[in-house]
Amino acid sequence: MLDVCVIGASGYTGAQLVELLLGHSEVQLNRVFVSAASADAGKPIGTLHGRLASSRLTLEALDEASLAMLADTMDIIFLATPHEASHQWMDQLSGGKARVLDLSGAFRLQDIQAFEQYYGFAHTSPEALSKTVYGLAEWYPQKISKANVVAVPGCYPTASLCALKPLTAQNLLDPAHRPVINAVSGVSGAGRKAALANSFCEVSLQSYGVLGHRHTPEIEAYCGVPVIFTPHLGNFKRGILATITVKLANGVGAAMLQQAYQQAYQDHPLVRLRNSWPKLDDVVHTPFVDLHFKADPESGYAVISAAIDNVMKGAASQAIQCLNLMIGQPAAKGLIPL
Ligand SMILES: NC(=O)C1=CN([C@@H]2O[C@H](COP(=O)(O)OP(=O)(O)OC[C@H]3O[C@@H](n4cnc5c(N)ncnc54)[C@H](OP(=O)(O)O)[C@@H]3O)[C@@H](O)[C@H]2O)C=CC1
Ligand SMILES: CC(=O)N[C@@H](CCC(=O)OP(=O)(O)O)C(=O)O
Repeated sequence: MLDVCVIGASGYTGAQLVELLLGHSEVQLNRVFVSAASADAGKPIGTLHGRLASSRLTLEALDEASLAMLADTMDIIFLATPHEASHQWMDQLSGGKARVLDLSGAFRLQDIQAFEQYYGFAHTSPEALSKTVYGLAEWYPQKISKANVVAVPGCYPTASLCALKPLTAQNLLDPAHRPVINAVSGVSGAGRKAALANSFCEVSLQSYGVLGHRHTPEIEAYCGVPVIFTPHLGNFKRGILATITVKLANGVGAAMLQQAYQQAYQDHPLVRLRNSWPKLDDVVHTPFVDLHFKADPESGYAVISAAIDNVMKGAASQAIQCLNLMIGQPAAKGLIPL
């Protein structure tokens, strides 16, 4: 059994990770952390997240002095913390025997200038960054299996990349036209802390981050083409629906699309090629990506739709896929019956 811990366990993605790890046969989870100043330190995790009410885990305050101890004693450390905290702690956490999976955006962009532009602070951990692997589980399994540090992708990039990569990997898109991604996310994507803009009476379907969201460079970096990405906040708790319009390269039609998606995902049970347009109810609280697409022979455009649960495939269940790859288990272990 591997010793694992979760830092940031009181948040939405952290608590989801705890739930998945408690049901995973290859690991033991005995320690869960919040920040040193947290008002939740000392509380049983089940008092914050009722679904974990039968767990005996208590949230511990993590002081900086304990980082090196965790790095030396744990096999795997999960960071479900704000970008700034992950950035600040990665050097120490990745300096011992532990392998680290970070759910934040702190180590996803290798371009540190783009990082500073989109995240608003300078990246000062080039060494940890250089050994980080991007954890898009279906696309980089070999690299993930050997990684000491994994940057688990963001929620919108997961939906967008799973939809786009079968096409960009085979050069099926017209390079003169950027893919246009419109995506709607539930409010849990903004995290658990209270904020006026995310409160019940304030949320009304609306775009945000237009032409400047930090997930734009992340999507571009890992599909290799520039995109137009527009996120929207919807008045529901969980899930992302991304609708993507692309211009196909000359001569590419429905049959080639079908072949590209089948080839990409035939050995990946968590990506489901659906016969109808995906809907959130089918994926919420699951580790699946549902995809559907249609090509228009007249215009040469195609529309692809992807649905995921932002807290699961967009964060925690994708982190479990990466864990499985790192420990030589099937990627879907602990997520679906195998
Ligand atoms: N929600 C989502 O759908 C997704 C989120 N992510 C990313 O995952 C990470 C976690 O997100 P999410 O679970 O939504 O966030 P939450 O706000 O729900 O939880 C954040 C957690 O981190 C702890 N924390 C906050 N500040 C610090 C700090 N300075 N040091 C240590 N711990 C701290 C919080 O507890 P406390 O403040 O009490 O210490 C809490 O446990 C973020 O980087 C987010 O961007 C990625 C993909 C999807
Ligand atoms: C609805 C909402 O606010 N969503 C978040 C994205 C959450 C996520 O996956 O992204 P990171 O891990 O990159 O933070 C946002 O747009 O900032």
